[in-house]
Amino acid sequence: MSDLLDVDSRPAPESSEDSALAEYVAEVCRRLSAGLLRETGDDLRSVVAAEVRSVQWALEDPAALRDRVPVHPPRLDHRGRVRMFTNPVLSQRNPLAPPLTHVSDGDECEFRVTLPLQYQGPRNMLHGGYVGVLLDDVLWYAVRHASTGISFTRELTVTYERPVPLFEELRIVGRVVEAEGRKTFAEGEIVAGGQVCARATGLWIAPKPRRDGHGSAG
Ligand SMILES: CCCCC/C=C\C/C=C\C/C=C\C/C=C\CCCC(=O)SCCNC(=O)CCNC(=O)[C@H](O)C(C)(C)COP(=O)(O)OP(=O)(O)OC[C@H]1O[C@@H](n2cnc3c(N)ncnc32)[C@H](O)[C@@H]1OP(=O)(O)O
Repeated sequence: MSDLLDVDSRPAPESSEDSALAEYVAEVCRRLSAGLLRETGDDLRSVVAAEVRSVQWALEDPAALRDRVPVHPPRLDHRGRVRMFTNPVLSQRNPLAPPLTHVSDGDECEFRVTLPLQYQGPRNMLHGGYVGVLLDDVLWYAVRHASTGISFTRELTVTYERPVPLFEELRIVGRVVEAEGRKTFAEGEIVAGGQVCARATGLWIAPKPRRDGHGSAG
């Protein structure tokens, strides 16, 4: 969906099968994480054994993942090095990432996700720090889409209006409010069941241009 990910069009020195394997193992790690928090005793042992078998199966039979197309195949940077998409919110091969579906870019940027147990703070509710992570990421994408360079989060204010639920689909939305020189102001919200649960406003600043005329990030 996002052309932010298309950092280079040259072929990556990793086969499509390798990328698919990495994304598959990340998926197994996520299931394992949920299992570790959910199960005890014999059920825990069964979950661990089943997921270990899943990884063994994929390693022993290269054809096993034949039908999987990697969501984020690796890209190369301008020096020809692999540029891995590691984002802890969106990356398919980072087990820390849920990962979210990137629904739209443009005037409004939107992610969707249903979060499992490993993101729990209070019972059945999303941890407040992760509420901030989601909003930071979606607002950053809105800012990135509206500007030519890379900006960094300088300020983020989160208002927790009601608990953000686990186990149901969330809409995470961000938009730019105002741009002024190196500064871009953005706002957004997390919506569950049609209700706004949390809002954020923030400021993103593009680093000062370096003396050689290039920005210091991106
Ligand atoms: C994160 C980008 C990585 C690169 C990505 C590359 C490729 C993209 C591909 C995939 C990307 C995938 C994922 C990325 C997704 C999400 C990332 C989420 C975003 C983050 O997670 S990012 C990490 C956390 N973030 C930081 O780690 C920043 C640490 N920080 C700094 O690095 C500096 O802080 C900096 C550089 C931000 C600014 O430094 P600076 O020295 O240039 O700033 P300075 O003080 O000069 O202020 C400039 C003007 O802003 C005014 N100003 C200041 N504060 C204000 C306020 N509160 N209200 C109103 N105005 C204010 C001043 O008054 C002045 O205004 P004026 O110019 O008019 O005088």
